Amino acid sequence: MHCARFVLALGRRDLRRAEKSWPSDVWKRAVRALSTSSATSLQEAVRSKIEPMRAQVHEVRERFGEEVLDACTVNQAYGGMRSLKAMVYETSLLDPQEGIRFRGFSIPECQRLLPRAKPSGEQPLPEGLLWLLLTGEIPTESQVESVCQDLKRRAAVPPEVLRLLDELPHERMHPMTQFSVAVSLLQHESKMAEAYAQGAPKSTFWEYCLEDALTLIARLPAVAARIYRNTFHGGKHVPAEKIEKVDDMGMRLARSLGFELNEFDELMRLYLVLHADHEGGNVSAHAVRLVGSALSDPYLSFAAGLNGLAGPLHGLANQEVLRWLLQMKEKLGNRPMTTENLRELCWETLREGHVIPGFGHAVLRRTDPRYTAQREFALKHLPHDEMFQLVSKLYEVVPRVLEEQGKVKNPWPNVDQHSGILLRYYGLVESNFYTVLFGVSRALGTLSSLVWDRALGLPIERPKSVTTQWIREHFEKRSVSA
Ligand SMILES: CC(=O)SCCNC(=O)CCNC(=O)[C@H](O)C(C)(C)COP(=O)(O)OP(=O)(O)OC[C@H]1O[C@@H](n2cnc3c(N)ncnc32)[C@H](O)[C@@H]1OP(=O)(O)O
Ligand SMILES: O=C([O-])CC(=O)C(=O)O
Repeated sequence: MHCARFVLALGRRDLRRAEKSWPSDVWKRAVRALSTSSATSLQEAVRSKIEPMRAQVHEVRERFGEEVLDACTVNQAYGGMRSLKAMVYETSLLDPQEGIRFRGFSIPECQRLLPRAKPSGEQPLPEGLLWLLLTGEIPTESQVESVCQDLKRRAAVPPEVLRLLDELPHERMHPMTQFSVAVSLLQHESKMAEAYAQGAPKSTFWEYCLEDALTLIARLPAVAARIYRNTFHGGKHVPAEKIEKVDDMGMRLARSLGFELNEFDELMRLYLVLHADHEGGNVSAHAVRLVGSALSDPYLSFAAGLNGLAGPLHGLANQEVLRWLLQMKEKLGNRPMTTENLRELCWETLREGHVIPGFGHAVLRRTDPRYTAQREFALKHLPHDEMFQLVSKLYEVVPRVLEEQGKVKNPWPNVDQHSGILLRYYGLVESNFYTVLFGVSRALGTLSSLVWDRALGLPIERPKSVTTQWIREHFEKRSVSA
């Protein structure tokens, strides 16, 4: 049964190739996660998972509810709660050495296992990742097709929202601000807000949350494209007829932005998959969870996540990276891209008191596998691009500089170091826009997780805070009584 579904999901040729080359643990995990439900829609598949998952959580809480998961030191309380295990988030898990796993699958595994665009796509379809994130199962091709059709059906943005977006002061307003406004403008259609107002029982909130999540995800490519074309192309939009027939989200995003190359469609699919989720503690995911815990609907919650993503230490770093790389090229002038010259310019950034964007991470302690996946794309499609060569050379230089500086816990590059030069190569040169693309992708993970927050009935978040005086008195009292 499982194997038959696997054949369906991968195609016979891929299966044969996979059997020969895959480590057996990957093979076993893949077979275990194959879609076993005969669900023909994502909604049906999620529904079938809810009761078993509620039972699992109940059992875990019964058995281990009073165990200590972690202890919080004073330094952690002051230090952004770094590495404190204090939340549960099901859709992905980050290992400091290995990087992200989406429902247990690493990025290369997702690239192998998730269905691709027909006839010759090489990157996984984001709709397949959405199925995986929401259900924990590797979907079949026909299940992914059902998500593609569902999102396509929901993709049109209400004209009154488009009109309001057209009125924003595009030259002065950052695209991320426009994006956050756009998501808030879409909120008036929230099914979850409506159901709550009509007194729907708590046990059903997840259904409305899923409904909102799918509609919002479906509309984000058109919203992003509206912002892009308004801000950088004088409000000249791609005609709707050109988009209507497009079947998948990655290609719809590419085409709505105004890009026609198949390779760029593939880049968008990869981009949407890579940036989707990074466990629960990062600023955008945590903001979505926190705001959602007040039963704010998915639109309000996701707008909060976007506002966090727009910070330069988080998603905005991709914009900062491209600017920094271009500045570096300008400063180099006619000098060659040698280790010594690049080293000097990196130190200049540090001496000015700035961070080197695209390097370091709060959790990762090795090169981000999302960086590696983008590097592989670049090696295949743009190996001679000058900016790619600069990024490659910096891989040899920056970690050493950061190690010499002696402050950072992780000197290696993160996802944001690589994305800008790929976009720029294909003509998407407006770096102010890059974080909007990140946000379109981040909806897949954070909204999937939000659906599960409601399905599991998680309560309002409300950790206890204390003051510096409280800490002093608490520990002084303790040492006197000891
Ligand atoms: C999608 C993403 O969000 S990925 C991250 C994107 N952000 C960036 O690329 C910005 C550059 N990087 C950074 O600022 C940081 O590495 C972060 C924000 C990602 C992680 O921050 P932290 O967990 O606090 O990092 P860490 O514990 O290593 O920081 C220790 C010190 O090193 C500094 N540091 C960390 N990374 C860098 C860097 N790339 N360049 C220079 N200094 C750095 C920190 O600012 C801190 O200095 P301080 O003690 O004077 O305040
Ligand atoms: O995990 C983090 O803190 C930041 C990050 O890389 C992401 O959210 O993608």
